[in-house]
Amino acid sequence: MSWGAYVPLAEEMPSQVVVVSAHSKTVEDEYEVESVLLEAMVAGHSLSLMDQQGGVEGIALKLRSSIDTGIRGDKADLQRRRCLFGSNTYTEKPVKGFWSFLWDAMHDLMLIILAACAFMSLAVGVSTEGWEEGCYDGAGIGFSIIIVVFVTAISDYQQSLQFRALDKEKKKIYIHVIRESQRRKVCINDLVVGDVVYLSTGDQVAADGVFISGHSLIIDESSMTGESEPQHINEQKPFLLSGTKVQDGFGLMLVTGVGMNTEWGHSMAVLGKEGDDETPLQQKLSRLALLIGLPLAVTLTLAYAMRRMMVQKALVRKLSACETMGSATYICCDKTGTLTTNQMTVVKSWIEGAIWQSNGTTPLVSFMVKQLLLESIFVNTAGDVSEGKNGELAFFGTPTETALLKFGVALGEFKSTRPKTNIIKLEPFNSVKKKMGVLVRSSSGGNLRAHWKGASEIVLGCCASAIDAAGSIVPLDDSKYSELMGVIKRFSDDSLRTLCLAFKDLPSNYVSEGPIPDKALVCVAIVGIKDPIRPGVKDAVQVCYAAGIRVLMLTGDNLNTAASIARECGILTDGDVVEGPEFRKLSSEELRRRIPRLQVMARSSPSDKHRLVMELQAMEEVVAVTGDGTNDAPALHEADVGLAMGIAGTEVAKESADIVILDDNFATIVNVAKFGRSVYINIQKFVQFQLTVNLAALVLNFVAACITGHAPLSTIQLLWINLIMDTLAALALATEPPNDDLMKLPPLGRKGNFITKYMWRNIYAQVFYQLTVLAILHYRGKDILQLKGPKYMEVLDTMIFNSFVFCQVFNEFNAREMKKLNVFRHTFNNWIFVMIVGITITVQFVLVQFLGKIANTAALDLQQWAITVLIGFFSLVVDMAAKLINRIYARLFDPKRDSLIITSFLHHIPTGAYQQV
Ligand SMILES: Nc1ncnc2c1ncn2[C@@H]1O[C@H](COP(=O)(O)OP(=O)(O)OP(=O)(O)O)[C@@H](O)[C@H]1O
Ligand SMILES: [Ca+2]
Repeated sequence: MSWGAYVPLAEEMPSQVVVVSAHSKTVEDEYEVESVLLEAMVAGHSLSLMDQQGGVEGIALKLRSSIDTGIRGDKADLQRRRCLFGSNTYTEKPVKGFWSFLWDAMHDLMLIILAACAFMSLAVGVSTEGWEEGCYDGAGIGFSIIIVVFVTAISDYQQSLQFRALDKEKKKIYIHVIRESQRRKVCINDLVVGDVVYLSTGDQVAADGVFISGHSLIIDESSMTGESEPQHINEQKPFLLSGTKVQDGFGLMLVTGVGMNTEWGHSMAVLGKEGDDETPLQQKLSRLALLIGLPLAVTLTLAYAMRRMMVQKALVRKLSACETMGSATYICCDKTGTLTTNQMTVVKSWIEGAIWQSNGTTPLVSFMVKQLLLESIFVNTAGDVSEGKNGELAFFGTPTETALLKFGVALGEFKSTRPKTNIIKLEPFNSVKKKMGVLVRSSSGGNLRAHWKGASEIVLGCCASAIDAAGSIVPLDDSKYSELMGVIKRFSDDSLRTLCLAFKDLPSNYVSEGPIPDKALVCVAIVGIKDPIRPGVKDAVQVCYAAGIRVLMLTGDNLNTAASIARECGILTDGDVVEGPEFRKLSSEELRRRIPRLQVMARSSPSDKHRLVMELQAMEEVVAVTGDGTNDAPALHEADVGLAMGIAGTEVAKESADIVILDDNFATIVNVAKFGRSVYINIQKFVQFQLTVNLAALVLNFVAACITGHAPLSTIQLLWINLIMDTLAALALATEPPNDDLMKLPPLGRKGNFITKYMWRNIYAQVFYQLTVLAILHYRGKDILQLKGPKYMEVLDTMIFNSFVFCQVFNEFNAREMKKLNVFRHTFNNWIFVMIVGITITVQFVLVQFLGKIANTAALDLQQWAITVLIGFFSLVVDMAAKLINRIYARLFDPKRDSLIITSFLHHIPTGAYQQV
């Protein structure tokens, strides 16, 4: 029944449910059922309530919708529905303001201890020296605390804003609805009560509703009810809950509840879900209070990488995935949609013994075969064609389906085909069976007929005959069979995805019980579908190989098609190709023996993909998996890093993934690996810098205090160096952008040490240099520098302090490159780094020259400044020398030596072991 034709009848109205909107009281604008009642019906799974309302059709009418044509869907209509039944949005938790982050940052144990120190030194200072002179130490410490608290709070606050932005992005999910007889794509937030929604495999059920029609619709309710057994939804069990997922099949649903009026909305209100995810590296390091700035550095680095990755079209759902991706040794990649564009077109076909190419000509086929094909294409499909107001056609469904539909439209009249046939049973496509079938009765009262389509060699294997050049059905004997297998091979060698279409007429006394018959079919056509390779894929694959990351193609497609595309992408070189059925027979040992040579797995099922990932992990590999379909979800979930496609990907795939690739491009995945590596390396850079500062300061003060009873660096100076300079350095080094060289190194895998021998070499060289120079200054400085006057001690200590700080400033440059000599490369690509070095130098200048009382310094003259800066500058030379000596030594003696330097101090932090939180 169409919208316009609907006139509410008074008798139809049940007495207890009349809702009249406050501002529109005309009969026409009324809905005849209350949302409370609909809610109770769905929540209680009450079939009796549903019957009272006249079943799904009755409810649709009362909601001024129709199960055939949907709602009217104009602005006013949508507005009214939202006004009465609510909109499909959820109340969000109130934003945590900056002040609460500030409050949280103050609860750091270390800072509380410092605050106590500040208070005590203030008390002691003031009581012994009076306010004027005695407040500086305490005030200095207090000031340092304030700076650290602010930096921490700002960084946490910014990160929370970023998570909000991500959350918003995550919620941009689109689905198909029928409005005004047209199929339309809308955002799930725009759904209203009364909408008729399409559901297909992998979709999220975005509102509460009731089943209208569909086939083999199976829903995974585990996220809502905790029920792990998938639920079959049909006329007898018609209730669908928001927040659940379509596991298989497809159907139509009438929306009865949206947003906060759904079951999901209620539980959201109770839980107020929040994504608080600390990465394993963070967890490990935060326990390690040795280095104060370290947790901050990790947060900053990850947050920065996350923001930059977003710009490059990768949405990071789990922070830990950044780090892990940096150590990936394998990328298991599905073909369709990742390596290829997923824009499919039928370019070749075999019909009635002839091969047709799509160079403008449509296959000329006999009337009978054409009718058969049209019925097969337009009825045996999960897709749809609809005609817009101006006669333009819109195609819906998976790319494979739409390619076939377009082929069908080119072949002949489509509008008359569908209404004439009556679908009795339908078996939707899935990746395990790799075929789809329907059982139909034509409206002309004919017999039953089964149509099948699917993976060509599988469907052909079910055929007993085929239609020959004369248009007659001939038995599929050995020679005919090998002729058709030859056609499939020819198509797939051209990288085409092949499908076989077949049918079977059933005897007039056939009773439709049990599954749709799929034996002794008649092969009608074989089609070859082109799916062009994405530009840039080949280069990206090469980058992976250069970076020591192996790329495996796991696809549901035919062996030849897969091999041919893999060759074009540069994935298949001289390695092996295996087919799902053969793979399943291999034992674990056999498989592990074969894996190192494996490059392509064809005709794989979801469980094959999953098993391969598990075997790789058992071999200590760090595995990244990419995928778009529901069939990829198990593997995505199992992987160390799961990457789902943002455009072609189903909601189920995205939910199982750690990172969503918004542009579906393989090249973006490689970029993610690059960022992952830079995250890891940036943290290493910071650790190298910080260990140097800490070791040098500690030893300097300790040794000097033991020997002379006088520590050259005062508390405030130590705080400035250890707390503030460190925090700033964390920011400077965390924001180092990745460079292409990162992808020329082998991956870290599971085994790498966090602090490498190169880092220790650099640290030792610097600490040695700094201690030597500062010790000389401390003991012999007075004579060497010919310091005189009553204040010479203060001046000397200030010079030591200033030299020390400048050593760190130059060492911040050293930290940028662990092995290369040129530490200034690309410095100006990172303006934050430059700015922070600038700030550090300025603050140091002000401290020394003007804030002597707080910093316990004496102003230096120009010459003294020059000497101290020069001492700092020499750090660069020392770093270079250490790197050079190392190179010469390595070349002269042992190119493979690797255990000379102590490898772990902070415990080993095995990189790949950071599984998802
Ligand atoms: N709608 C469909 N109906 C019938 N058969 C189909 C349909 N879509 C795909 N096929 C067949 O199933 C095979 C692909 O199966 P599957 O879904 O496992 O792979 P995929 O996810 O599309 O590919 P990849 O794993 O490379 O991303 C195709 O080769 C094709 O022959
Ligand atoms: Ca896929």
